[in-house]
Amino acid sequence: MGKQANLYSFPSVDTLATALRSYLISCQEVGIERHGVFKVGVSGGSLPKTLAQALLAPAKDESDKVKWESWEIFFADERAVPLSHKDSNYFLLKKELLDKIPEGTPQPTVHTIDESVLDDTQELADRYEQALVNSFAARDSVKLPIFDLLLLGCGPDGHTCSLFPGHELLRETEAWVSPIEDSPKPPPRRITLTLPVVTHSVRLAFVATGGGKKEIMKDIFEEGKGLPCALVNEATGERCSWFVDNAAVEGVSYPKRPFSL
Ligand SMILES: O=C1O[C@H](COP(=O)(O)O)[C@@H](O)[C@H](O)[C@H]1O
Repeated sequence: MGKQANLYSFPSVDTLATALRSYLISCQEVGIERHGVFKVGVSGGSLPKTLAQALLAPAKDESDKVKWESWEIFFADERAVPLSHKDSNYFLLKKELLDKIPEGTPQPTVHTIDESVLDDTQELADRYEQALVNSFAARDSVKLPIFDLLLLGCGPDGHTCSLFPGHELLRETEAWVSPIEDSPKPPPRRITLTLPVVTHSVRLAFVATGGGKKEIMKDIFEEGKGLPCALVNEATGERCSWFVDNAAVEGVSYPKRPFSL
């Protein structure tokens, strides 16, 4: 039980966002304490909107402040499209969150893909991996980059990042970042953090909301079925926390915990 992923369920997205804010601030402080920065990997999809709701809310007090200047943001996955394209995860995060950080506030560092190599997804992945090497390995000499936090989404098929059910990429053990040319969800050409990188993160938070997720949540939490989200749960246990609304876990028989830090 103690080793299992934490499932936190909230009556509304508003209450979820408030709890997520506390969790993020706690992860931020641990990261800054550990190495002076907060290294976080962010997903696209429905996540950036809820993330923005959590982070753009006014701080309750000094201890609740988002220290944007210490945030180093990477993408858990990205689509091989220009950064100004509506399908770009960067574009989405910028629109929902980054553009709304109040003027005059120190800005986070954001690591985007290299748009000059969009035609070659292997090169795109290699260059993003190099950005990770520059940021993590040069400092820590680590075999894998260890994020302070990964913020993940859960697709209705159980995918996370661009790691899809049954895809050969789930068996990747060497690369930190891999290309994918046949994503079942459009657009097909993408790059993604690999499973070993995902599961080595200090902490991981999934955000899943809405009744459209309840069937896949049952599969993930009751049966696993080798789904990418379930593989992450199994590999990370209590380092992994799910922030969901009640609609997303209606009928899911898995112990929900009261949220606490
Ligand atoms: O394609 C993607 O989908 C997943 C899940 O998206 P959601 O809209 O169901 O939350 C997302 O986490 C990933 O970053 C994105 O590229």
